[in-house]
Amino acid sequence: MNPIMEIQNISKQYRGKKILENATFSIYANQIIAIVGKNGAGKSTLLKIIAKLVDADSGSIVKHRQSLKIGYVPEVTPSHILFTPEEYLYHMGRIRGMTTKQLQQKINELLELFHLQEARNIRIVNFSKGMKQKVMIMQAMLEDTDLLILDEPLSGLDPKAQSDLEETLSILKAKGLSIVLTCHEPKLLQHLVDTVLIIQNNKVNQTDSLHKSHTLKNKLIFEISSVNLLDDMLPILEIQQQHLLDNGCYEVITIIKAEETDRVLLELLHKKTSIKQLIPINEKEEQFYTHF
Ligand SMILES: Nc1ncnc2c1ncn2[C@@H]1O[C@H](COP(=O)(O)OP(=O)(O)OP(=O)(O)O)[C@@H](O)[C@H]1O
Repeated sequence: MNPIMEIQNISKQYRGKKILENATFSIYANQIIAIVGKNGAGKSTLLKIIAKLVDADSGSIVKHRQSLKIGYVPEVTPSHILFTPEEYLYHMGRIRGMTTKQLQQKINELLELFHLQEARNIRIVNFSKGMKQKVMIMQAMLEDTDLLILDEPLSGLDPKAQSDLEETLSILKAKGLSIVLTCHEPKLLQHLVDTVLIIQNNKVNQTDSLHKSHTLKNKLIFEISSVNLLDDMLPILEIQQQHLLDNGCYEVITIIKAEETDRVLLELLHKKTSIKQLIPINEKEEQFYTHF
């Protein structure tokens, strides 16, 4: 996997107060990174340093592509924009030196990508919060952006708008963009992100690898005549619960590694168990919840 940017030993203080200490991580192509942490942990500060809006006190940021284009969307969405999205994006593009021709094509592409064609002539002031958030992301993507930096993109959105935006972000990732975002409620991101960085005590720690296949597990629920029959399988079964049913059998809830699943199922069938449910779970989700 190719890093597009490396953040190396970034430290930052505000008025003598340590905010970030030796933050080091890489951003890869096609990767969505979530930065999580308590209020005031330094999430926005780290985003602004990556976006080059704030200077770090020490450390460096290495871009692996000379022409790497970064789009930044701040946490606060302006709410009283009297322009339509088309007018707003046109003006924002002109300020950045884009030509009318470039903008016409790009704005059409973006309106389609974000499913806002029908709202193209409606004033932004009348949009829902989710639609306004989309317009802010669109303006960050006017130039062919490689890396999108989003500060709390899901905050204040209702569940429908959140899942709509999550879907759009997955499409952007599929189109090749990398996204770094912050989030207060990591649960919201469980289906979206590849990597979670947690800021705790000024340190940035990675809690998940990019190799998802190693983190997958399954929850398996089955019925067996006697739990003693499972003795030889205990090294590969993580038994969470077992209880006696009215029919004299035991219902057992276990967690197993994805790569062991076929072997476990085969052995259980030989022991005449009745398989009730096999549910894929992702360790990444468990990691999210244990930190908050
Ligand atoms: N320009 C600034 N000058 C002085 N202190 C600042 C400045 N910007 C941020 N801080 C302080 O740095 C700390 C980290 O702020 P930051 O906004 O990065 O945290 P955060 O994790 O994004 O918080 P939240 O989740 O509440 O948005 C806070 O104590 C904040 O008050």
